Amino acid sequence: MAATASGRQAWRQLVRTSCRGPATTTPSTYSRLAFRRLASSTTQASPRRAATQSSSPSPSSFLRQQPLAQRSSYSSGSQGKSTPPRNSNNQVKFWPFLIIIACGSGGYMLLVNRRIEMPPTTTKPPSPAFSPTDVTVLFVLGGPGAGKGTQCARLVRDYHFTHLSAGDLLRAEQDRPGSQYGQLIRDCIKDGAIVPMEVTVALLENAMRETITTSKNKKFLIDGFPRKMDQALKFEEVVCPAKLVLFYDCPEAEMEKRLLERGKTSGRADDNADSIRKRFRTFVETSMPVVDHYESEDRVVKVDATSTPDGVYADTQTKLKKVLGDKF
Ligand SMILES: Nc1ncnc2c1ncn2[C@@H]1O[C@H](COP(=O)(O)OP(=O)(O)O)[C@@H](O)[C@H]1O
Ligand SMILES: O=c1ccn([C@@H]2O[C@H](COP(=O)(O)OP(=O)(O)O)[C@@H](O)[C@H]2O)c(=O)[nH]1
Repeated sequence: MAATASGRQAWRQLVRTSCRGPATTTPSTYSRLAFRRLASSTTQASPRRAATQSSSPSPSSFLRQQPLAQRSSYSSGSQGKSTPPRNSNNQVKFWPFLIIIACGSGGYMLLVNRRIEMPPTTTKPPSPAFSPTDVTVLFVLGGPGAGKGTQCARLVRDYHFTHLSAGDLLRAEQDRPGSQYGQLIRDCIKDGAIVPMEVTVALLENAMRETITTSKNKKFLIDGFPRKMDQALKFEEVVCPAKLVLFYDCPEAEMEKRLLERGKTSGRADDNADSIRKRFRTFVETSMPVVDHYESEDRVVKVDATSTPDGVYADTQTKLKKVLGDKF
């Protein structure tokens, strides 16, 4: 019997020490230490103060002090023969944790099951603002100075397109008083970088909407756009799928010559040798993949841009008629 009792006691002590404190601090040594500290305290805290402190603990200190009180009462009860109270809380204290774990697991399973039962949420992709059966969009691409603007002017004259140059729209936004994108656009243009697509796509959509409302014209040449894959995908997803891409192919040396010439009168911040070099790099690295993408979808009409403006235009007309018919 004695052996069983001391075994139980050893087990409880093991549980207590492993959960709450260093193994060397047994209940009796702990209370002895506490007593010595109290007795030899240089600050001479009055017993009354000590009592007050221990009688009104904070919630956390209450939790910390409770075992100490128990330990003290174990040892003081029978001079070293520490007999824990029969109604020990040590066993009971595990129950709240078990209940919490059980409730938590049950709730989790409930949620998982409900989720499985729920129908999958289908998010429909947004439909474009304009239908391609109603509105015609031709993207006009080519390196800087390839002659996109020059050819667009002729197509507008002969085929009643509305010409929307992404670069012109960005420059207008940059100069608009109060624009929050002014500085961003200015920096991008000077560095030959691409302005974040949200800005350009919004400017284009607004311009298209305004044109359709005011002039009822629904044929658009979108010049110098898309210059990056994200722009291409976004525009076709939310604004309007393009009918085709008109691509003006021109060697860098020719484009550089044209841009430096244009720079003499254009007043553009990017028609200078430094910006031109950066624009060429952006074109090769970022914009050509867009042309390749549309080429893989067989949507590109490629025109050699090295001859005279009229020569290039004649070629443009011939090729467009082949794809779109005589009255495109
Ligand atoms: N086929 C061409 N031959 C010679 N110069 C051209 C030709 N097409 C355009 N240009 C000139 O080259 C410059 C760039 O043309 P532009 O149409 O503004 O190019 P982009 O719009 O592609 O930047 C302009 O000064 C323009 O007059
Ligand atoms: O979709 C576009 C079109 C233009 N740009 C910026 O505008 C500049 C000028 O473009 P634009 O088409 O006017 O000139 P290009 O380089 O074709 O002569 C580019 O270098 C870019 O910095 C841009 O960020 N996104």
